[in-house]
Amino acid sequence: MTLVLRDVVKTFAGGPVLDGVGLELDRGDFVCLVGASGCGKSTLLNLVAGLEPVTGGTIELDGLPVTGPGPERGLVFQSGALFPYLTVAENVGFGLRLLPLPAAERRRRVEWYLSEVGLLPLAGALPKELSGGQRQRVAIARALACEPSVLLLDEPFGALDVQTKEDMQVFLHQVWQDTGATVLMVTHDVEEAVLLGRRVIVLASHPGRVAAELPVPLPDRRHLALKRTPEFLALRAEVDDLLRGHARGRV
Ligand SMILES: Nc1ncnc2c1ncn2[C@@H]1O[C@H](COP(=O)(O)OP(=O)(O)OP(=O)(O)O)[C@@H](O)[C@H]1O
Repeated sequence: MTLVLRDVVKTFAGGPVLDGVGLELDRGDFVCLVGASGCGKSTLLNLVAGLEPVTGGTIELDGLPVTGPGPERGLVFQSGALFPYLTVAENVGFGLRLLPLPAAERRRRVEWYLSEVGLLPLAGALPKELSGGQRQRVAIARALACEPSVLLLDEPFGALDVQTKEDMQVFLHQVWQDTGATVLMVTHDVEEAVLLGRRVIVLASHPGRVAAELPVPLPDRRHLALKRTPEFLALRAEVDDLLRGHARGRV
């Protein structure tokens, strides 16, 4: 599934937030969006998710305009936003209730995605019994269970400690390879963006627009040791410089 944004504009009462954003994701792509706080990253993701209408321009999935949320787009927020009174398995199965699937297929998917995220033994637990990383795994499994062709992630690991975050980065990379989903991920973390993205998009602020797009020519199988390689460090520095340059008004 290809996702194409053309000249996207979003204006709130306070003024324009995004102005003329263009972006194209091919099937199986992994694109990370970085940018200063308030530049409109989450707004852009919400537009793609169909939670907000665009003010101008178009967003198309396989040539069809996005006019609202749909099961082909799975969304994961920083907080995970699990239903506290539902078990892990019920949380994962929640979105499936809206799909015309036989009960046996629903059960199969809940089991399959819980095992993909390594949480089958905790199927009957409540969210409060889980660690932060486990909760994010459930949120990702819940999004994956609908088998979306596009996974939209808004700072999914932003609230986790460094160690858990690294585990989750490796995990997400594996899920991406296993499922072939197209991923659009918002992150504050430049290291994370370079480690996971095939491309990193730098958004400029006031109003938000694409300031730069960097391909990440690292091997497709990413692992944490890559972070210490000269290629990785150079890419990371390049994105840092773009962000800093922008903050000084040079981009
Ligand atoms: N529903 C809304 N109504 C009015 N203004 C909004 C709304 N949503 C976002 N904004 C404004 O749009 C701007 C961009 O917000 P957004 O959350 O998209 O930025 P961001 O880049 O994701 O920020 P951060 O990195 O801090 O999460 C902000 O000034 C915010 O106040």
